[in-house]
This record gives sequence, structure tokens and C-alpha cells, in this order.
Amino acid sequence: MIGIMGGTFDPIHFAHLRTALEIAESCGMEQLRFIPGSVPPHRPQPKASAEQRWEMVNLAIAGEPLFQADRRELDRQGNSYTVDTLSSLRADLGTKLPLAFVLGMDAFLAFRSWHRWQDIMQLAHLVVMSRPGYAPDPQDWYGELLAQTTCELRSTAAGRVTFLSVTPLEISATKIREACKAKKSVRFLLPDAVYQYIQEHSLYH
Ligand SMILES: Nc1ncnc2c1ncn2[C@@H]1O[C@H](COP(=O)(O)OP(=O)(O)OP(=O)(O)O)[C@@H](O)[C@H]1O
Ligand SMILES: O=C(O)c1ccc[n+]([C@@H]2O[C@H](COP(=O)([O-])O)[C@@H](O)[C@H]2O)c1
Repeated sequence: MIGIMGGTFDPIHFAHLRTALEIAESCGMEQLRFIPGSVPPHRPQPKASAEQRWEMVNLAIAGEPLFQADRRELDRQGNSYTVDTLSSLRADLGTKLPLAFVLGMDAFLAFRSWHRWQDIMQLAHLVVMSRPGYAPDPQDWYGELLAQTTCELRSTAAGRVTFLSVTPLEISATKIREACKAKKSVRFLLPDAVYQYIQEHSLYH
């Protein structure tokens, strides 16, 4: 199974990295790909450029064999819709391989507003990670799709939803950008290489 972690990554931080590793290990993924978005359809545009966010993702994941960075959303024009990304991954990887789109509870709560969300369910599983401050969706719309074990995800290519608890880390890119703006240090919230990159490029000031 391959995991896909999409995000704005403005910037990538330790909560992305630690939760991704825990999910990859507990689901038995052979690889987890970080896919930074170019033009997020659903939020204000990022402060760092697409290439800067790409470079920070690469610095952050260096040396972790389970992780890969994938730039297909950056190389595409227009809005970075997840349905298009997953279709393009299917074109590369075939229809049989289990694919799991990994997202935090905050993102999952808005999932049914995503572009062609029903089609996303045909292309991948959803692995929803706990996130401090976000309670589970009270509308149990995914009931029939619920997978109780991660084994169930490996036995089909797409279409199931599962919820996994990860180490609660109250880190967000928003707070990191705000701290930079307030001239406070963001060291130890993200990898040192990313911290240095932010300083060298005077990001978020
Ligand atoms: N602390 C966290 N715990 C669990 N999941 C997280 C956490 N931070 C981010 N994620 C998840 O990682 C993915 C990418 O998130 P994103 O790049 O938007 O980071 P963010 O910290 O939420 O950024 P921002 O504050 O700019 O919205 C999303 O699915 C999001 O839910
Ligand atoms: O395709 C959509 O309509 C869509 C709407 C909202 C979010 N997403 C994806 O969800 C992932 C997490 O988004 P974000 O805002 O937390 O960085 C990222 O890969 C986004 O492209 C996708």
C-alpha cells in the first residue's frame, strides 16, 4: 500500500512528519508520498512559493526511507484538486495497488465539500488521523465504508475509511508563520534544515 499525504506545507513541520511515520508504520505502507499543492482551491494562497515549499519538503524528509516527495501538483496548471492527483497516480501505478490518502481530522471534517469527493473514494482509501482540537465527525456518513483494521485497507484498492490515533502534536503551519512574523524562534517545531531554510530565505516575516 502507498500512502499519499497532500498538504500546503507552508511550511512542513514535525506534526506532518511524525504523524506520517506513525500512519505508514501502523498501516504497513511500503511508501508514503508527500505531495505539496500548487494552487490550493480551498484556502488563502500560501506565503512561500511552490518551489520554496517543495524544497522545504525535500529537506524535511531527507534520510527517511519510507518517505518520498512527489511534485505532480506543482507541475500541473490550475487548482490542485485531490481527485486529479489521485487519477494521475492511478495512471502511473495501475488500478489494483491499495492507495491511502492520509489527512488530519480538520481536513476530513470538510471532505464532503471537496471537488468530486465521491470519485476520490473510488480512487483511494481515506486514513484520518486524530488532531488536537478537532472532534470526530458527528455525521456518520461513512458508516458502511468504515474499515475496523488496517488489514482491511490492504485487501482492496480503494473505498474504505479508517480513523487512527496518532501522537497529539499541537503544531500548525499557521502558528509557525505567526511566530516568524512576531520574530519569535520556531526552532524545534520543525527540522533544523527547514528552520535554517526559513531564516536564509527570510520567509514569513
Ligand atoms: N498537528 C497535526 N496533527 C494531525 N494532522 C495534521 C497536523 N498538522 C497538519 N496535519 C494534517 O496534515 C495535512 C497537511 O496540512 P497543512 O499543510 O495544511 O498543515 P497545517 O499545519 O494544518 O497548515 P495551516 O496552519 O497553514 O493550515 C492535513 O491533512 C492536516 O490535517
Ligand atoms: O480537492 C479538493 O477539493 C480539496 C479541498 C481541500 C483540501 N484538499 C487537499 O487536502 C490536503 C490537505 O489540505 P490542507 O489545506 O490541510 O493543506 C491537500 O492535499 C489538499 O489539496 C483537496
